Amino acid sequence: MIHKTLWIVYIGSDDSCLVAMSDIYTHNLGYPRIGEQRELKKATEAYWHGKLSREELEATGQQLRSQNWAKQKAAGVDLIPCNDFSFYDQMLDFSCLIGNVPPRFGWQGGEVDLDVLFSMARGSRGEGQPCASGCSHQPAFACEMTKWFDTNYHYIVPEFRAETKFQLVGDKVFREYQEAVSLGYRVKPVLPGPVTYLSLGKVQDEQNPDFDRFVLLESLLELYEKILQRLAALGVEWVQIDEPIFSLDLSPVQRDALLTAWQRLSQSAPGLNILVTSYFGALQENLSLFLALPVQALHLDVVRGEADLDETLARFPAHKTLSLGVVDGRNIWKNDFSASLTLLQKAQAKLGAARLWVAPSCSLQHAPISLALEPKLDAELKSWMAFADQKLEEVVALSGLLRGTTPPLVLQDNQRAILSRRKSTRIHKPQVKDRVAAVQPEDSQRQSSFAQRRELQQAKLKLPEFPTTTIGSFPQTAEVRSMRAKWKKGEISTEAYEVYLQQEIQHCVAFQDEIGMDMPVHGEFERNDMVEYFGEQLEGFVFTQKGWVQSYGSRYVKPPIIYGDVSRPAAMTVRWSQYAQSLTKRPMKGMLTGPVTILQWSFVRDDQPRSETTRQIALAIRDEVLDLETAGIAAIQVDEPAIREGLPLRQRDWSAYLDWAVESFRLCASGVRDETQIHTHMCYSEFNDIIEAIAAMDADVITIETSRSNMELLEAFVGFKYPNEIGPGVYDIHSPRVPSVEEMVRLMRKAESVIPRSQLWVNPDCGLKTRGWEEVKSSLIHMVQAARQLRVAQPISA
Ligand SMILES: CN1c2c(nc(N)[nH]c2=O)NC[C@@H]1CNc1ccc(C(=O)N[C@@H](CCC(=O)N[C@@H](CCC(=O)N[C@@H](CCC(=O)O)C(=O)O)C(=O)O)C(=O)O)cc1
Ligand SMILES: N[C@@H](CCS)C(=O)O
Ligand SMILES: [Zn+2]
Repeated sequence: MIHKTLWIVYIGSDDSCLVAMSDIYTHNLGYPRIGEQRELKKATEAYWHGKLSREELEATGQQLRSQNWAKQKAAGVDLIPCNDFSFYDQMLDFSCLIGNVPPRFGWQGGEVDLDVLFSMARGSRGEGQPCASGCSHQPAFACEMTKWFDTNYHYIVPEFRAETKFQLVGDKVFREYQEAVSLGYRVKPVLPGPVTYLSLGKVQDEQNPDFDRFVLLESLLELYEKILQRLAALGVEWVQIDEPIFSLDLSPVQRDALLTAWQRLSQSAPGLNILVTSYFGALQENLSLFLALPVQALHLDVVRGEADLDETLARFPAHKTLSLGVVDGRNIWKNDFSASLTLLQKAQAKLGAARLWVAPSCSLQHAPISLALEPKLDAELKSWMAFADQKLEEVVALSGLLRGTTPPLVLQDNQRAILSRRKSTRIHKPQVKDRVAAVQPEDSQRQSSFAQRRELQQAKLKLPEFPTTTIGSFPQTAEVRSMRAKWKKGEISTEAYEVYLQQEIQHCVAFQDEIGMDMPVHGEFERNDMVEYFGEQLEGFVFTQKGWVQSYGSRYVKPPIIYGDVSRPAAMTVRWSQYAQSLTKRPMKGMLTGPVTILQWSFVRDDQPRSETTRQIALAIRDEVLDLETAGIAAIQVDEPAIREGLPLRQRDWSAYLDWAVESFRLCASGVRDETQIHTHMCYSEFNDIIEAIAAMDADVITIETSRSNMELLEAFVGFKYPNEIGPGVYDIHSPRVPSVEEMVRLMRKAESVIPRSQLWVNPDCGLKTRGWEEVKSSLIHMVQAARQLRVAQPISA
């Protein structure tokens, strides 16, 4: 570990008088909050289940924050983030800080209670005692949740309406700052930027559906002023305000808003230094605007936005500090110090050392915590990697190398590891590369048109109108997870584990038969995760034991790491689907994860184009699809929930991505006979902008998430006249709430008013793995009843 002395002097006992005597060389934008042993998940879920008190939950939060600050300080980071901790999501925290709570949650003013915050995230069944802020715990559907840019993290979407009034009702950011200072840390509070906050929110106003949310900018800025003034009064030295929307295509309204906002905020709290960050992509035409922001420091992600560096240096305003994000916060590969030093030296030559900070490219919340937690990881592969803690060491080492305080040996060691990976024979497999090279256009083409396939599929499957199905997973109960954990630890035999899985499948299939689910599934009990499970069985992948990353709220994923050429040594799912099919006469749907999603939710190779890796995965999945068909599975779902998330942030890059993404899906799905029905599934997606590509995937059936948005997401399919079959989700699986029959009928009637009933399926929004059996049973019984009512209802002409 590399240390640099940090001189901090306290003047008096007043914590507003923390004075830093040294320059800042390194900083961090955000640290994973989940805890090395997933303490945050365990505590939050225990609290939700009434097994942990509020005080105990708060204490866990406090411990995690203090451990995280301690680790960052020990790594030698000069300026450490605070308010990057959250019990659920940082955007939701901000909504609660400023009292932006939708009326349906019954919040009566005052500080937004943590229970109200959790209700906003998870929906409320209307149970429980009224809480401190007077919230009545009335039944309320959850706020929407969506992808944070092109990551696998999901944020809670702020809602805006004409009547929205912002008020500074919370004090989390102030409390966490004071907490850190009282523990002796030099921290900078982190907040979402005003224009990012407005832009990533959504108008939810039945009376004023066309309400322009930017009307709220003025009052939002007043609130930011108050926040900044209060931070200044507390003695805050630096505040970090994240405006990642700079990496998107900006509308004129957003540009104006950014100008207005930053001109105003830069003057609001004299003495407070503001760092505005942008990350996740190059700024390109937004760079001038970014460089013109009248703040003290700007952060650029030069991992994804290296193209901006020369122009930035040529035009960087005097007296401003530049933070360069050279260490990739979104991947797990060791930083190439030589390449990073080239960028840093260029910047130092132009700006001087005092105006240059070294940082990760973005918050490290997207990276697993530490390689130290991975004793079983292959030593050679491990020597090529860096997780969050190692990334901070890299940041500090790079800064030291730049300034001559780190021994050159550190650079040599780093270069040895980079070279070892580059030259390794474990990465390249000629037969995999040859197979990809031999792919022909006809390999991505079904034999006949959808209309012809449909007839054959109808004859084979004999499904009623409004066929019912689910998305694949059924509850991953504590028992299922515990049996898998025991099996992995060798505490139970493979035979015992598999007998157990068979029992779960039997129970699941019997339930679906009993309620009359038209196309059952086996329940995915054998899977830890829809990506990790496949990665575990494919060559070219490696796994961590503790490499968890927050996906949303208390739900985490352990992304597999793709280090080499990908191939499938043996069938992966066939025996489970075949077994499930043996239990029912109804057509069992086989369940696979698609190539783009496997790519998108893994840590990927950075030594070849993503398209190349995806094609390799597509061929492996194609073999599985064909094996399922041979085993008698008549409908196969290839999930591609991440296809939208993989879309480049800039529209100009979309068509190149969509070409290879769609082609990869088709490559894995097109080998089957016409009568085999191919399904795909997507959730968390805005479909409007990619509807043509979705149609080009040519899946026979697509199931999508639509319930939380009240079928709004279906609009894209309507406008485009989507030709194939669609299952718009009627059951929000992110909420414990059981939807009523009437509600589901209403949603489907809405769908039927715009899409012919002959094209419609009835299904939940997504898999049921996060739900409990009790709610799932009631909800699915309601869903099947809803389908029955729809079948006898007077058709609506679409
Ligand atoms: C559909 N989604 C997914 C995304 N990304 C993925 N990679 N996978 C997805 O499914 N992105 C978008 C959405 C996000 N949604 C979700 C939904 C649900 C989860 C989730 O449930 N995550 C689980 C972890 C899943 C897992 O890997 N489980 C393992 C390990 C279980 C475990 O904790 N074991 C314990 C021991 C238990 C015992 O002894 O009793 C342990 O290891 O300590 C498994 O099942 O084997 C979660 O718990 O958060 C994620 C994203
Ligand atoms: N088949 C998966 C898809 C999730 S996006 C599931 O049901 O969990
Ligand atoms: Zn899904």
